Amino acid sequence: MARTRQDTTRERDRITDGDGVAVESALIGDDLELSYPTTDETIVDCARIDIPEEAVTALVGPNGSGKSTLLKALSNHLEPATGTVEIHGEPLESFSQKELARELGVLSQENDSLGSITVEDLVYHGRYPHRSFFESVSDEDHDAVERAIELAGIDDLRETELGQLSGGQKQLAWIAMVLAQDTDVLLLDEPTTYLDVHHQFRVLETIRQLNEERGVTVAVILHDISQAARFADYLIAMQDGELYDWGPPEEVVTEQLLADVFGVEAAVEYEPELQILPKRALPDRRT
Ligand SMILES: Nc1ncnc2c1ncn2[C@@H]1O[C@H](COP(=O)(O)OP(=O)(O)OP(=O)(O)O)[C@@H](O)[C@H]1O
Repeated sequence: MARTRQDTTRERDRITDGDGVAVESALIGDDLELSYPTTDETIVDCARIDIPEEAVTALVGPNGSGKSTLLKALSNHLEPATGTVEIHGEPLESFSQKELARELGVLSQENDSLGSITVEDLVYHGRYPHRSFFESVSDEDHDAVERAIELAGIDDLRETELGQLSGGQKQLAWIAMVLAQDTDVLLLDEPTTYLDVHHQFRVLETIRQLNEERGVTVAVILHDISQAARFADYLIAMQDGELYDWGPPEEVVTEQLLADVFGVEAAVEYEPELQILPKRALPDRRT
């Protein structure tokens, strides 16, 4: 059984800001129990999860703690064994696929390489998943695709087929596809995986910009807890398929969390200044 900071009185609490005020949620998972069809094992079990509206929330936790599984349920890619997910107060199942694609931009870790499709085709397809690649492109379609390609920093790759891209370039193309959808909610599973330092920064900066300029709600899985703590407005920490804690980073990142969740036994072993990215190069919510 996972050790958890939650007690029974806290289990159904809403996520609160630094002043203890409950924040509005874009997505709510209620009484979720998640498993995969291939096994009866419960992978995620959580009484309540909130993704705060118009904020950036990072899901953190060790490998195998259930972050991707939870994100799959929030994005309607995994049907919960029990419980419900609501987006803006409406259950996910009340939306058609087409309607959901207008609400949610999803970057998953299960992207097929679609070998012979070009980057531009992929990004256009993300914006209009129900249209053929070969339908005529309106000015509006064209602008959204152009903007996404530029934001992801892959301007010179637009004619390249996905099968000819490196792992990082492919990841950027998928990110561009998600950004082109112009949705109000983004669910991103490890967007910085495979990316070099420059592109990690570009992607995080773009996410922050979308949040600040357009009020986009973001839930993003990040593996580096110090990066997540500096970048996100809220953290949701997972451990063994359960929520360990949630709230502003300064409340969540404690010695106890580092010990319980990440197995770091003493604060002295945790080096917050030891980062892959230079500190000044990170989009920091606190500046
Ligand atoms: N398709 C699947 N079928 C069965 N079990 C799965 C499947 N995908 C994941 N799991 C199991 O669910 C558990 C949680 O996996 P999940 O991918 O949600 O963790 P995670 O926190 O995202 O991990 P990571 O940081 O390594 O990506 C793991 O024990 C894994 O073996």
